[in-house]
Amino acid sequence: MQQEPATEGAAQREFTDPAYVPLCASLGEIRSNIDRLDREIVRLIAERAMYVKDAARFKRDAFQVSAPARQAQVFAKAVDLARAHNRGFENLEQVVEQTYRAMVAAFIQNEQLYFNSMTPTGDKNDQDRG
Ligand SMILES: C=C(O[C@@H]1C=C(C(=O)O)C=C[C@H]1O)C(=O)O
Repeated sequence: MQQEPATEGAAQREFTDPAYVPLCASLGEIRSNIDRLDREIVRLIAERAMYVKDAARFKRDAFQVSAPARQAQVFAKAVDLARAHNRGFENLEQVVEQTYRAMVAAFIQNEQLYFNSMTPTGDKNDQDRG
């Protein structure tokens, strides 16, 4: 029968790299740290969400909601930051890029829903802008 890993008790495997320094004494301690970080991450995502919502006010159509050039900038910046912050996780840049692509796609879907529900301001300079 398949069983979830025990949260207390000794390690079952070890890294072959002799320089590897374990962070925690148990899986329970690891999960407490992950839970602590998730509370921060989700708080920040919630804060980010309100700026995405506000961005809808400045868009004219679905292409502008999607803003592919800005998306590319956001993904490149996230990968650069992952590289700068990496403390020794082999594929961190890929994990961060995939995470950002999924998160931004979900944000755009919802920005589009807000956009659809909004009324134009009637800005007279609207036609002049690129
Ligand atoms: C928030 C914006 O709208 C969208 C959402 C983005 C994001 O979540 O970072 C980036 C570009 C757009 O796809 C924006 O245009 O800046």
